[in-house]
Amino acid sequence: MTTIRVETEAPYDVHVGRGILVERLRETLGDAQRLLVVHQPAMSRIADHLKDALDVEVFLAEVPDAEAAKRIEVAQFLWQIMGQAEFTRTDAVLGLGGGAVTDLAGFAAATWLRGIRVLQAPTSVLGIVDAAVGGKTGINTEQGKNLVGAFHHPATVVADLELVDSLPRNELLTGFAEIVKAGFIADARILELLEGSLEASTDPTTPEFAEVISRSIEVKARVVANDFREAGEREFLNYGHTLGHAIEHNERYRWRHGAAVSIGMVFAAELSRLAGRLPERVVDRHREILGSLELPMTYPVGRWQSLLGQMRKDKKTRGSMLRFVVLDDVAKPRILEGPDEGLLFMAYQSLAD
Ligand SMILES: NC(=O)c1ccc[n+]([C@@H]2O[C@H](COP(=O)([O-])OP(=O)(O)OC[C@H]3O[C@@H](n4cnc5c(N)ncnc54)[C@H](O)[C@@H]3O)[C@@H](O)[C@H]2O)c1
Ligand SMILES: O=C(O)C(=O)C[C@@H](O)[C@H](O)[C@H](O)COP(=O)(O)O
Ligand SMILES: [Zn+2]
Repeated sequence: MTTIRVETEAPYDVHVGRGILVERLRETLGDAQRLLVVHQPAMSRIADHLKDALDVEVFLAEVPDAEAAKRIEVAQFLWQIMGQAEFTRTDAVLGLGGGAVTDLAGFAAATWLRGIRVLQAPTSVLGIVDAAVGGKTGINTEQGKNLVGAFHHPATVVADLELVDSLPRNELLTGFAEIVKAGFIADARILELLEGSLEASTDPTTPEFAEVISRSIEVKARVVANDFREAGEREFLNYGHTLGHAIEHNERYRWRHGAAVSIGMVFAAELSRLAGRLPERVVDRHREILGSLELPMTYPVGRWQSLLGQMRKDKKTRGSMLRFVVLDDVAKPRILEGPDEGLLFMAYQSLAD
């Protein structure tokens, strides 16, 4: 088992290993009497097992799959269960599933009684390396992605790789978009591993996979420890997300987050190049790595105006000034403020298929 400590004002551990779920949850639950297990349909067998395996009263909440879970109606369903079961401030919530569930469970915990503990058990690659770590929780609204939420530290993160065995290959690969992001913004070794041994790096049984996972968690842990509430460097974790979130909204949340972020990173890299910051070879490197992971990198030109409108709702926007995470080089992220609309459109045109 590997353990990575997240040194925030309320420090916690991220455990990654096989067969570790029950023991690690027990360790963290302490004096909790009740636990709400929020899970995706794919995790119903494991959720059932937790009912017998844990020494607390377990309430199960199966929620709709993927982004359909990140809605106010589903949060309300969770509040209702906690209200009926009289959850107190010593009780806890567990997010068991991909990033959509860890975001929702975290949000329910952050808002119930103004904040009870959340334990996160991510079961997708994306959830393990990114969503379950760092305490950003939230849901979507009609107007956009993650527009409502709270910062709320998890009490622990337990990534049991036995649960990841059932993750379909295409879901595993979309999770790699956030690993590539961690590589480009902070850790060139991740990119080298993907370039040098893609097959091994994406095979959950290998040391290469273990290394890209733990390096990505370490990037996230370092950044959120320095800037939990996103007053500065945490914005760099949003590389590729300004356009990515707009695409997710445009696709009515039927796309996977990682797929949209992949296109968003190519856009951000092209914007960095056009702004005179990033050498062309680093932009090419984006396309080579994301292409090798079978991630999308193109989008229809005709959608520009609606995407631009959507990007204005991004949380990095200040007043009417759009702000983008760009790169000066690998591991040298910067914020580009208020770029000219012509420049943005040129970057977008390079995504045409
Ligand atoms: N809070 C954060 O910091 C943060 C960071 C990155 C992403 N996110 C959010 O995370 C979400 C994306 O996460 P995701 O890609 O995990 O999507 P997801 O939660 O929708 O999971 C993707 C699919 O994989 C299935 N799945 C998950 N684990 C499985 C398993 N072990 N076996 C079989 N099927 C399994 C799910 O049921 C779903 O169908 C987005 O909503 C995104 O906004 C949040
Ligand atoms: O943890 C962060 O900070 C991130 O930006 C990580 C992103 O990968 C993640 O998708 C996050 O949910 C985006 O947050 P948002 O603030 O842009 O909604
Ligand atoms: Zn993301």
